[in-house]
Amino acid sequence: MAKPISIEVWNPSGKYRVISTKPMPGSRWIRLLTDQDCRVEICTEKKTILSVEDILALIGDRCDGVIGQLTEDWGEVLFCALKRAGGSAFSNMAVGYNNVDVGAATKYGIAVGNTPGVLTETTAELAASLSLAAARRIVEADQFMRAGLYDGWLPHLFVGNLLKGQTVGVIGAGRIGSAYARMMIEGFKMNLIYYDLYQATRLEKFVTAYGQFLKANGEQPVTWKRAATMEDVLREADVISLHPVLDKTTYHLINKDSLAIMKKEAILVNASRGPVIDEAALVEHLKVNPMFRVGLDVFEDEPYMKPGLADQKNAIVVPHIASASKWTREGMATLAALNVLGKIKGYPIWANPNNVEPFLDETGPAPAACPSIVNAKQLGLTASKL
Ligand SMILES: NC(=O)c1ccc[n+]([C@@H]2O[C@H](COP(=O)([O-])OP(=O)(O)OC[C@H]3O[C@@H](n4cnc5c(N)ncnc54)[C@H](O)[C@@H]3O)[C@@H](O)[C@H]2O)c1
Ligand SMILES: O=C(O)[C@H](O)CO
Repeated sequence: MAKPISIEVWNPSGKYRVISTKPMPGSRWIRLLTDQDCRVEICTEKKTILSVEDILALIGDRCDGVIGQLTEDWGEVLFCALKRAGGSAFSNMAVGYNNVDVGAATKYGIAVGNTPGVLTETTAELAASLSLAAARRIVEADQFMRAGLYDGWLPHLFVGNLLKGQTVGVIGAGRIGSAYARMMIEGFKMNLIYYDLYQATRLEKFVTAYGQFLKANGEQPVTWKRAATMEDVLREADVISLHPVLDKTTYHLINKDSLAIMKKEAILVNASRGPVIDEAALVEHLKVNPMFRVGLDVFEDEPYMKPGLADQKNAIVVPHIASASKWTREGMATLAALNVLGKIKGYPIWANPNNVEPFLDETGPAPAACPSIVNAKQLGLTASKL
């Protein structure tokens, strides 16, 4: 018999049964659900990553909607079980949804929500932090101090890269990639080269205007270039940050061959998804190119790192914390809960998932809409006129 799963229950007499596979930050998301007649069950199991069997046990015989996490495998088995239990809504508490088989959800008529926008700046700030930490060798220097090795200033001690006037390369100039680019350009006066399937018009206009501002103030203007190929970015940029979605076009986008065309002293940052980089090839590259540095928030086989990565001084590694600011994580929980609530209540789909601010305003009621449903079109769900 399956082991019982520990849960915390809010509003036990609520009409709609909504499950969250993890406790989530803040309490507004719980209030938004319980105020609308939902019984909220939060899984409090100590295990970090729930298995499909664990989630099946949580769904049980009756469940209207589930808020899940990017570590879970949301495929045919779970969507079939959710449908059988009378459910119609699922939301990842994440913008990325490569852990979700959207086709399977659609087949069972289940809406799939995600949480765009609220994590854009927070994630970009972490990518910028990794870029700076790598450029100025901050983690190595910190370890050196703590080891008691500092015995006085030296001309060669932890010499790194000056960012000003260098070129920042962005692969995937969507919401987060563009926010990161703006930070590096405005903050450090770097020039931009980017590669995306689509033109990042707003970003281009920003760099042009900022360049004109600098020129008018007697400074060297910053410039931008949209690269025809990703390889052009890899060849030209001094700092490269990866921000595409993970799909079959971006799996191992950075591999042995692409690493080989990057500058020997380049900095590579990844706060998108681990499998965008062939991590074993990266470890080999780091070993033979000591001045090449990486800042990684995500890993190919999370929570594990490929053998040898942790031994590399030229790698900075953090545990998938790019969206980890209080405001963002509470906002992600709110958006995920409202996606599920909105579908259960039959609300329309918010017309602009890039502008989710009205859902995050704690002073007023949340709009009666689902903030972001990725398979809305396939399910024929109507858009909000709000
Ligand atoms: N590390 C974290 O904690 C964290 C936090 C938030 C988001 N993410 C990841 O970042 C991703 C991007 O988020 P976003 O909100 O900026 O999404 P977005 O959709 O706004 O941007 C993704 C961009 O990637 C581009 N793209 C797609 N395929 C490409 C390809 N083959 N080559 C180049 N560009 C390509 C798209 O055109 C789009 O502009 C998410 O899907 C998620 O996986 C990670
Ligand atoms: O996709 C996402 O949202 C992140 O990986 C977690 O914030």
